[in-house]
Amino acid sequence: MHVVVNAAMSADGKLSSRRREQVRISGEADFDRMDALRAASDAVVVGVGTVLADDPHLTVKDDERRQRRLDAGKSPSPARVVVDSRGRTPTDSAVLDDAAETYVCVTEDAPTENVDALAERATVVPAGTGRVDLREAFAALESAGLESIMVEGGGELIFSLVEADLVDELRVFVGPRLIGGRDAPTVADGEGYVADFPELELEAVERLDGGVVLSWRIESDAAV
Ligand SMILES: NC(=O)C1=CN([C@@H]2O[C@H](COP(=O)(O)OP(=O)(O)OC[C@H]3O[C@@H](n4cnc5c(N)ncnc54)[C@H](OP(=O)(O)O)[C@@H]3O)[C@@H](O)[C@H]2O)C=CC1
Ligand SMILES: Nc1nc(O)c(N)c(N[C@@H]2O[C@H](COP(=O)(O)O)[C@@H](O)[C@H]2O)n1
Repeated sequence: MHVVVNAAMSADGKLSSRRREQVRISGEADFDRMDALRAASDAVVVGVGTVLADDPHLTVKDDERRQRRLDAGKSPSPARVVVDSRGRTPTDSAVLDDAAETYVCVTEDAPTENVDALAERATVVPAGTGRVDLREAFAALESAGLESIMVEGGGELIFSLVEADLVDELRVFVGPRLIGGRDAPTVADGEGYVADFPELELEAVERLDGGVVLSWRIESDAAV
């Protein structure tokens, strides 16, 4: 399995404002780069915080890319995955429509009524208790044939994935605006580190949309 995190942040490192509503940070070219990465992936992953805040669709937007996937015997868009301990994903969410296959990773103690409602529209993957056990969930996704994984956010999920040693690459578009706010989400939220900070190796720098795309490799100790 290969896991790439792709996100867009302001020049001061925020994914969104303190209201946690979707903020357009990328320009046309960066959204197109993101679409190409989606098209090259087997699955696109988000946390339930992002579903509740943004109601994303997570599909490939470009017709030619969708056609190329079809020509290769794939679905037009990759699978969508929501990490959602208690099954809070609303049943009318865009990720649960029939435009692509969807997996919802929940915990074994998620409320039955939520799990049953989700199971009508998605494949439910139970993993762990309390909070989704990401290593167990990603191993289940790999067993389902999902090898090439793109993670779009948000900051809580990204931090946990790095902490679980599941991330191979981090690609961040740094856009030309400031958002500010001590409570605004960043690329890596969660508890944060106080020591043994994960080391990143800079692989590429590209100017785009008045900002820059930074591509980092993360040293990973464990394989799924
Ligand atoms: N600019 C960009 O590129 C992007 C920006 N965003 C922005 O990010 C914000 C949302 O991010 P955020 O609030 O951090 O939410 P996330 O999307 O990261 O979802 C976090 C939630 O996932 C659930 N979860 C389940 N298991 C785990 C686990 N093991 N580790 C971490 N989370 C787990 C938790 O909820 P529970 O316990 O209930 O399961 C948690 O609160 C929005 O403002 C959105 O607009 C999002 C994506 C891209
Ligand atoms: N890469 C990127 N740049 C931004 O400026 C953004 N606001 C986001 N947000 C994420 O984009 C996804 C939207 O998906 P759909 O267009 O609905 O398919 C979703 O993951 C947002 O959180 N990303």
